[in-house]
Amino acid sequence: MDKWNRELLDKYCREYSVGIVGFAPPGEESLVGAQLKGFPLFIHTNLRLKDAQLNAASPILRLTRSGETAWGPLPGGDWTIFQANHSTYEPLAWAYRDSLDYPANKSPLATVIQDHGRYDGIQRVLFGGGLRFWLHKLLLLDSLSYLSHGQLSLSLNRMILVDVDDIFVGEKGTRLRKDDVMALLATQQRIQALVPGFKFNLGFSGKYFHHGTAEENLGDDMLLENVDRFTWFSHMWNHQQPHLYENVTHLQLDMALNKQFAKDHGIPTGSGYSVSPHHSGVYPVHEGLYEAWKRVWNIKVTSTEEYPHLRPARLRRGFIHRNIMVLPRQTCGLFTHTIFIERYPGGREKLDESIQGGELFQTIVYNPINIFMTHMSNYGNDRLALYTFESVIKFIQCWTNLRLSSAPPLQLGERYFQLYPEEADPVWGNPCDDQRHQKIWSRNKTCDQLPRFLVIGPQKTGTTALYTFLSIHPAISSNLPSPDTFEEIQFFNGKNYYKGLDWYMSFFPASKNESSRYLFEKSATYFDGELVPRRAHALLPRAKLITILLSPARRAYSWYQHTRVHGDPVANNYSFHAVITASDSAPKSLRDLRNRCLNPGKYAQHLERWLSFYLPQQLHIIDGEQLRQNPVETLHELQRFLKITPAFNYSSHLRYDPKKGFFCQVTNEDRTKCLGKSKGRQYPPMEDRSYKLLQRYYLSHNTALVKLLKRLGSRTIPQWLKEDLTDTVMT
Ligand SMILES: Nc1ncnc2c1ncn2[C@@H]1O[C@H](COP(=O)(O)OS(=O)(=O)O)[C@@H](OP(=O)(O)O)[C@H]1O
Repeated sequence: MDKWNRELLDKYCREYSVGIVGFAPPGEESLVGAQLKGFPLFIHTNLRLKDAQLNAASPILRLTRSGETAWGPLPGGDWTIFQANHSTYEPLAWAYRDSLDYPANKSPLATVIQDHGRYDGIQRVLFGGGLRFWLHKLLLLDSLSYLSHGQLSLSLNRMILVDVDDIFVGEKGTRLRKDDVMALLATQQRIQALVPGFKFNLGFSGKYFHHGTAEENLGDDMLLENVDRFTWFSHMWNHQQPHLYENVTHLQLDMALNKQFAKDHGIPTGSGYSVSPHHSGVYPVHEGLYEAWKRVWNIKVTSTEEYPHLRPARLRRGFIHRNIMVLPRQTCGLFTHTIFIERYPGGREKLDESIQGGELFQTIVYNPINIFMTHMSNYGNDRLALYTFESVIKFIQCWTNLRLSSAPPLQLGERYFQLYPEEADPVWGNPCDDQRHQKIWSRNKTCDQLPRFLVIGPQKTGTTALYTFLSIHPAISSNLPSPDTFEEIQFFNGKNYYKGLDWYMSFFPASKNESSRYLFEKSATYFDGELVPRRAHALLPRAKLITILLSPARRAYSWYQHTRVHGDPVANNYSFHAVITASDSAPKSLRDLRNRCLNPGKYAQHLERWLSFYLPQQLHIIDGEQLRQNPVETLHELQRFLKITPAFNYSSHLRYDPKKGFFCQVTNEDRTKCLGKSKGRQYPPMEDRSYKLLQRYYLSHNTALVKLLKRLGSRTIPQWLKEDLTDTVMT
């Protein structure tokens, strides 16, 4: 960093009490006793180190707990260590040289050092290497917390639940015997001493009860003898994946069998929690599963690894659908077939690495609420799950100050959404973008049933005319009509989104000659919907977008007239001028109307939001005046953009109707069929003062639009836009 920038940064840090976290990058050249420019601090680079320890007196330690030695070599051979010559420096972590010629009695070397700021007024924590070493990852969290004066601090509370799926399901030879169940109970008791409230959470499929060897069947019995010492949840009766049931009644019947089994065997049925085999039907959502879960089990909470995707695991999140809380579920590295340590991928060393600071350990460090998935087979044979959880919990207690506890799933769900309320709203992704999702998605559903382009509005720009004209095209189809909103589905904005993907797709039934169909959807309110671009992009990332723009002032006036005809009392009580000039102290209903009238016309602002998700090449802007005066040419341009071949010749299908004053569709009898009277309405012209006022109101937005159009490569600026801007300059 050059001197000027460096001084500016230092000044900023001193004035606002902002700390710095630094990393000494490895270099090819080895430095010995080199001074860090401008600091009484010396570094040695490219060292091999071992046996890390922490400075118990350091004020930075919060989540990290000192007192132990992390025995063994630190990963990599290019560590930097620090030697200080000033009281401002205090080591945070040490290690020893990992070299045969290095005397054993030598003092340790500082691998992480704190600068208290006594030298130049800036607090720092410097790391002698990257974050490959697990302990340094913890120290980074603590450094961030310390240097941000506690503002960037994770809570120290961690909740843990361990689900054991497939109870009763396993093949003969992989199931629990009596001694396995005794080990399960003994380990549970030991874990309870470290994690208050801990109980293994058993997910059962009753159909396979007593399907083991004679010895294993006694294991089944022993689980039931100790029914009260565990918590229980329903898996599927026959372990069938719910998305394979097209008929919800069948699904319900199978669920009811498992419930009856539970009642017959004294298994509690009120946990409100269930897990679906292979997470099928939870996400992507199979509505039948949610419905059956509610009816048979009154399920309120479930968990899955699949939302939004299995990997990366750290990005798994939760959502709420039909009042069922879906929580992220974590994998602990054990799968149904990992039952012997010799067969663990990478061997015992790999499992221990995950426990001792690796993936499993970090999962608990980073997630306040952890629901882990294991299977019955992980508790028989080598009992790898017992070893894994007891070890990781002890390791957590040894190296961290985290407070571990456990609670039933319902409580975990409530806590989760208190912590992350913003996650409650789902974001529906495209099942075909994830192979795992496709495997747990109904075979009757296909992504060909999703629209390839969207006409996004805004309202009153001619969207119905465009929709109608597109529907004449033999290769283009729109959605089925909605009973509430007619040709518009209005999915991505408003409440319909919560009805889910199955609901949306029900408007696009699969057709026989799929390949020739360009499915589209037009909902004019999408244009200015705050959440719409994000949601649309999550589901339809490759879709093309069509928008129609015309003078925002004229659009606002048309919208006002439309609202009046639809009987809006406020629009009928106030003139257009009164609406657009309503001040912020006006009654709320009037302000709301004003905003709904004016906001969609801030075109550049809304388009920028779409363009923060979609590429400019995916967006096609239609000039609303051109659509009105020359729809044939407009539609030809649109077909070129959509790359529809062969192009459909609209000239013999659209004709100007002097009576209507608009282009209309030519019927088989060579007559014209025009849009209804609500499109192309008769109303008095806008008052001049209103137009002038709106020109001024939209000036900055229209100027931004010109810039945006130029940036998008548009060679011509629409005439209405020029007029809106020119007149403003003249007045
Ligand atoms: N061919 C044709 N026929 C009828 N109307 C046409 C046509 N082309 C464009 N227009 C203009 O479309 C305006 C209605 O826009 P929308 O269909 O987008 O309105 S809505 O948002 O769906 O209510 C409508 O607005 P008003 O004139 O204010 O009624 C028309 O100006």
